[in-house]
Amino acid sequence: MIKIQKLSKFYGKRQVLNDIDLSFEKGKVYGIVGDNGSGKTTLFRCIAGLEKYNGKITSDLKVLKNHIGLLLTEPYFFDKITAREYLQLMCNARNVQLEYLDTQNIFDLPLKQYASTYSTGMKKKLALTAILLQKNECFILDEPFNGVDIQSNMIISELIKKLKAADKTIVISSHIFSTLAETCDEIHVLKNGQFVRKVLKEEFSSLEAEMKNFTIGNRIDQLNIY
Ligand SMILES: Nc1ncnc2c1ncn2[C@@H]1O[C@H](COP(=O)(O)OP(=O)(O)OP(=O)(O)O)[C@@H](O)[C@H]1O
Repeated sequence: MIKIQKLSKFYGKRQVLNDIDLSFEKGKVYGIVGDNGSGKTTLFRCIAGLEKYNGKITSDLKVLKNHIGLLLTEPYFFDKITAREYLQLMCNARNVQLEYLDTQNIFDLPLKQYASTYSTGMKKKLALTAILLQKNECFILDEPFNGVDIQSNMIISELIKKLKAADKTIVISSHIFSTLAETCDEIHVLKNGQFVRKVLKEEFSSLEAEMKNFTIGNRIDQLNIY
């Protein structure tokens, strides 16, 4: 379980997260939605221990950041490191043996290629493979479905279900509602650095309809081109 209490984050004088309280339990999948710039990535970086913040993030794990697999929207890789070497490094960092990589390469990535020369989607799949092989307890996936091909999206959806069944804690952000509706137990709406709404599975379809109505309104008609 991860418990966030009164979490605030400033970049300079600008407050990005404002007094957030939220808990993530084992065996559940949480969706985080919010406009661009609402603070999703910042929240994830705070939980993963990559940012300083005010407030408390606690868990039943001894050192939380050692059990979190964070998938960033645009993973970065150093030059001249092959994908195989990267996976090895990531596993070494967690003291995990990497014995069956050739069968565990579920996205069929070219492991001899330098990771920095991978395409955007390949980079995401490599970073995801790494945090899976690390056998983390918590998975924080920032837009995992974005930029990867249809087949990989199917694999990622199934992976999330498997992680849930294995009692892991999973937090996902996405701008694609259908992917969240398929995988999440609950969705939390972040607005201007605060959680303004919690939506349970049975209410997902009404949330989508409401958001569509509210967001689209008569904007398209205002274009007045068709
Ligand atoms: N390193 C930084 N320095 C200053 N401001 C930052 C920094 N990182 C993020 N911000 C600001 O914090 C706010 C929240 O950004 P964040 O990336 O968390 O949003 P997001 O909800 O993940 O957006 P998106 O949906 O576009 O990925 C934005 O206004 C952004 O400009």
